[in-house]
Amino acid sequence: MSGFAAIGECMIELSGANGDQWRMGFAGDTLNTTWYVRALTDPDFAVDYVTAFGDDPFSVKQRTFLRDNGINTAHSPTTVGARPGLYAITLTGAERSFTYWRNDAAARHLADDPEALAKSLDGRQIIYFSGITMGILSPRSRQNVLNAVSNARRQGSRIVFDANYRPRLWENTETAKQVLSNAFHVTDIALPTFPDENALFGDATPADTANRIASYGVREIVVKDGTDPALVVTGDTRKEVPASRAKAVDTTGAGDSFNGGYIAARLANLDPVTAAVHAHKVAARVVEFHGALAPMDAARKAFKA
Ligand SMILES: O=C(O)C(=O)C[C@H](O)[C@H](O)CO
Repeated sequence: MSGFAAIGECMIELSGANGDQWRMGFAGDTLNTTWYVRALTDPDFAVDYVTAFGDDPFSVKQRTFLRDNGINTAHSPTTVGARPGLYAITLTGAERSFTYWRNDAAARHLADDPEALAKSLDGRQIIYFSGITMGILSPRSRQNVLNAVSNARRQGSRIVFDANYRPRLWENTETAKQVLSNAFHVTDIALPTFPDENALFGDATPADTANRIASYGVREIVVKDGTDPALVVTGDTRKEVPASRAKAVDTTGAGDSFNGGYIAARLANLDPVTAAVHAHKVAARVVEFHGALAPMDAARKAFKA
């Protein structure tokens, strides 16, 4: 088992608005985590982003962007006539909110072909996916992802999941709850965010979130909570790990970069609490940049600091 693969949607990102001038980049929760895993692991360690592409000029740029940054795309299909989704970041102070144009995005086809998906995940040490990955898919494709992930898990892959609840992606809250709890049931490391879990499941505290996810059989759980401490739970051990200070300009990608830092630290055999300390450092640096993807160098320096 070796390498990392994440499954999800890479969108066009509009960030850093200066009046009507915007900066175009690429981002998406699972891609953001992939970016930081790439930044923080050895260049020989294979890092793949498993998605589906269109064939317009922006889709071609997406593939080039990933390749130029050391991220491969395994057996991700290309759908003729499809194109990427797009989102724009609006800031209130440093707090971000998003506007999306993604209903017909190419990524919605990422699990149409179960064999290609299985091949993309084959032999990976770590597989990462999120509630956004599940939210954008049809019921049949959601099942294809769950099957692929649980098969890979049986072969020895470790599964990392962040529910990243985005209400707009779901037909109703009951479906979201059902699909996300099914995903937690095949998870080895859960990296949820407390306000998301509170919004969907009504957990009153991060400890409630950890208890609920532990009841699905997950043995390693880190409940993030913005600038409040993260709760790290492994078996019977619980520890709060305070966030690092930042001069935040845009909070987009904070949780995703935490996840990337955490995964990279665990791959380097650091224990969960130490991994959360490093993850916080990465997230604190990332929010000092506009957009979800901070320069890889900046993430590396923060991780080592
Ligand atoms: O909200 C989404 O679907 C995104 O992927 C956009 C952002 O990059 C992501 O939410 C940041 O966590």
